[in-house]
Amino acid sequence: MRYLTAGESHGKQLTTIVEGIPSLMPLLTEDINESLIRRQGGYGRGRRMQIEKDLINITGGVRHGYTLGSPISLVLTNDDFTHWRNIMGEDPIGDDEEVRRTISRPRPGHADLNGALKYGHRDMRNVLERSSARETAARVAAGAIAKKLLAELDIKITGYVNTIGGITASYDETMSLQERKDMSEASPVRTLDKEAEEKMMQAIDTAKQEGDSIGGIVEVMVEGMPAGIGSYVQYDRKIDSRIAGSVVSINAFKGVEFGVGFEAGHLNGSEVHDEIAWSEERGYYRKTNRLGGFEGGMTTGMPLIVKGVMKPIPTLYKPLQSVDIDTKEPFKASIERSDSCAVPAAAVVMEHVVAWELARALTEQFPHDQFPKLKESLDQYREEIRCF
Ligand SMILES: Cc1cc2nc3c(=O)[nH]c(=O)nc-3n(C[C@H](O)[C@H](O)[C@H](O)COP(=O)(O)O)c2cc1C
Ligand SMILES: C=C(O[C@@H]1CC(C(=O)O)=C[C@@H](OP(=O)(O)O)[C@H]1O)C(=O)O
Repeated sequence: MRYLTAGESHGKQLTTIVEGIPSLMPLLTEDINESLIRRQGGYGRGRRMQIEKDLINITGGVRHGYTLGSPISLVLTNDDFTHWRNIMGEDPIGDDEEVRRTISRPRPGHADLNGALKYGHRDMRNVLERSSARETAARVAAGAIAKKLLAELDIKITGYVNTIGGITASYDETMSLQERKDMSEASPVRTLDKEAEEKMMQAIDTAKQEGDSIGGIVEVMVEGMPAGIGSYVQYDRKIDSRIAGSVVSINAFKGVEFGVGFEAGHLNGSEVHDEIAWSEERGYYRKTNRLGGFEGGMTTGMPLIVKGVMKPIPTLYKPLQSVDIDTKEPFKASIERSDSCAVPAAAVVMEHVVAWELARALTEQFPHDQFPKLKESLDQYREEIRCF
């Protein structure tokens, strides 16, 4: 399975082409739209999200509610394009003052300066248009197909907020995935702790009032992945490594943890490793799940617990010092609009990029052109490992 996305933040549309989804898998437009609508929500977003209404147009690869096995093409229009038609125009640049105005002031923490240096763009709009997290909408669309594949295989996944601006939710670790999903969906900041929710919203308000931004930590939980998915035999087949790469590829994500994560550096082996047990009903299982469901680049069959950290949004109303690339003079720019916190939206993005990696690993391990055959093979494998 692979996918590519194309499109600029204020251009006409985002396009995603997804390849490798087996044929005969049920897939409806609503399956993708549900994910896109969730990604748009969450406390702390800026005015752009009031303009966009992300709804997918499936333009290839699906017929009468089933995948064909051919590439799936997805189109998402940018409603904001109507306001940017001239600036984003395809025609050669004319005399219009507004269209000719370039962006020469790079924001610390964004891709502006590095992208300008790399691609030789003296107008940094040519960088920010593609480096924008608008692209995560296209990735969520691809991830929604992966999520559908997982759901059809009885694998459930959900993402929620653990921390915003230094406020960490406390919740019962034994909560089921369904409980976490229901609670986080009912929360404006997608968290599992009502008390923390209030404080997180206050922290977002304060950051916004001060012209600042805040980041946080999101967590993704997966139930139903069988043991032994991924592999230890080659570095690029290790499933934890693939997940780590895809999480850090989300705009503004700077780190990943599995289970106890970095805390493992402070604990003894006996406090980290999960003892192995077996029962007729469950097959092999771990008495605890401190490693978050990963050992040796493979799943253990326990729930997967992955955390990702998002840095604060770089575009600040209270801007940091930078240098104008035309005049080489220092400046402190003012901006038009930005999110002050996108952590709740990013929880949805992370859920979808993790779903993608899991679906990819499953389709590699059970390679079938037809989805019902993949499902049959996986069910057989589940039975085999239970009795092994
Ligand atoms: C859902 C989401 C929304 C974001 N919104 C903004 C935003 O409004 N303004 C901004 O400057 N950065 C925003 N970002 C972060 C930037 O896209 C990101 O920091 C930038 O692409 C530079 O990449 P890096 O932070 O990974 O180095 C957002 C990120 C995500 C995941
Ligand atoms: C458009 C989205 O996020 C955008 C990500 C983003 C950035 O710099 O990453 C900047 C903002 O865009 P604009 O400058 O148009 O307000 C966000 O709104 C989206 O999530 O769909």
